[in-house]
Amino acid sequence: MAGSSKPDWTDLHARFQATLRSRPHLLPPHASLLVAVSGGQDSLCLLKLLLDLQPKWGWQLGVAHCDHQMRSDSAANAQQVSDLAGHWSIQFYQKTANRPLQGESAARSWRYSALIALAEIHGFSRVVTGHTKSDRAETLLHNLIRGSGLDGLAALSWQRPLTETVQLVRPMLEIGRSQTAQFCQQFQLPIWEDPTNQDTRYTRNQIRLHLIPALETINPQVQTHLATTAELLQADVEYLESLASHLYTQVTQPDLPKLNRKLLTDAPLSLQRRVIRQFLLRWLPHAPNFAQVEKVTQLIDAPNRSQTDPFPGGSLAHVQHPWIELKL
Ligand SMILES: Nc1ncnc2c1ncn2[C@@H]1O[C@H](COP(=O)(O)OP(=O)(O)OP(=O)(O)O)[C@@H](O)[C@H]1O
Repeated sequence: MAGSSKPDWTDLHARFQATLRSRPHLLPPHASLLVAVSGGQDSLCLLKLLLDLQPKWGWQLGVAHCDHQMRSDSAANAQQVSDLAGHWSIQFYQKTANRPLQGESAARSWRYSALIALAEIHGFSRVVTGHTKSDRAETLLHNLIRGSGLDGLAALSWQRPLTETVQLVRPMLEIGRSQTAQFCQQFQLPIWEDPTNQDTRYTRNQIRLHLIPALETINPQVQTHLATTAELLQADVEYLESLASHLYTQVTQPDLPKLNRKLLTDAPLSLQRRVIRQFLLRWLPHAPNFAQVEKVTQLIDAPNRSQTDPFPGGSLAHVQHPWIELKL
């Protein structure tokens, strides 16, 4: 409307606000938000949405960019994000890896520790990422293919603690990638195209470029359905984990690497596995895999003095009835 200062909200602004209102713990008014911006379409869309809504919600905003030093254009990419933050008068923070990181997984774990460090140093209570409904659908499929079980299918939660004081928040899980692309085009946002996104040597890219389009020929709504499935499973996983945590406290003794199998024997297999997993996570130096959890679960009904093969690092579990003990 000419002469009016009222913002001209698009559908996406309205939709994003509807999400925030229905999930009031995500980004409450006046929260301090460190927005993780890669320079790609999703995080640029996120940043613009937050900037436009900032006067109304009173957030304190900062932008964080992590340069993994993995691509020849990474410094230019970082510079473009820095320029945009400057243009919008938002405080910009950057972390640069000391040397090029090897592989996606190393890059991700370095990035999260960099984001945590920035949030803690500069007093932000939330790190906000641009994960979308499309990422959620792809993560579910990726984990399904890897065989990671129910917990992996409950892909990408809305919020999870990174430390005692910093939360990771993903407020765009109801927005699809085609919508963020359209939004960036509408507002002429300078998207940095990551050339590795087209590289089909990465499973993730194969899923995005080949598998999802193939599934969409069967059902055009597949991304939404997969994301909804992840959402439903999330609640189921939370419920099962809370039951397992309660049982865990009943069958273990604080600070002793043993659990009472007599108290586990009548529990449903699903809870037995979860308790054993929590137990191994507590005591082993590395997260246990499915086979290792299964081996210990089988000890619940095994003859006295049965034992597992050694785990990496040399420890093993054995039965000293009524206990399953870890020899560390
Ligand atoms: N280099 C970066 N600097 C800052 N934030 C980033 C960077 N790369 C990714 N992010 C943040 O993470 C979000 C997800 O990015 P992407 O899907 O590429 O990562 P991913 O490795 O699959 O992440 P995750 O393991 O968290 O799913 C982006 O929308 C952005 O908010």
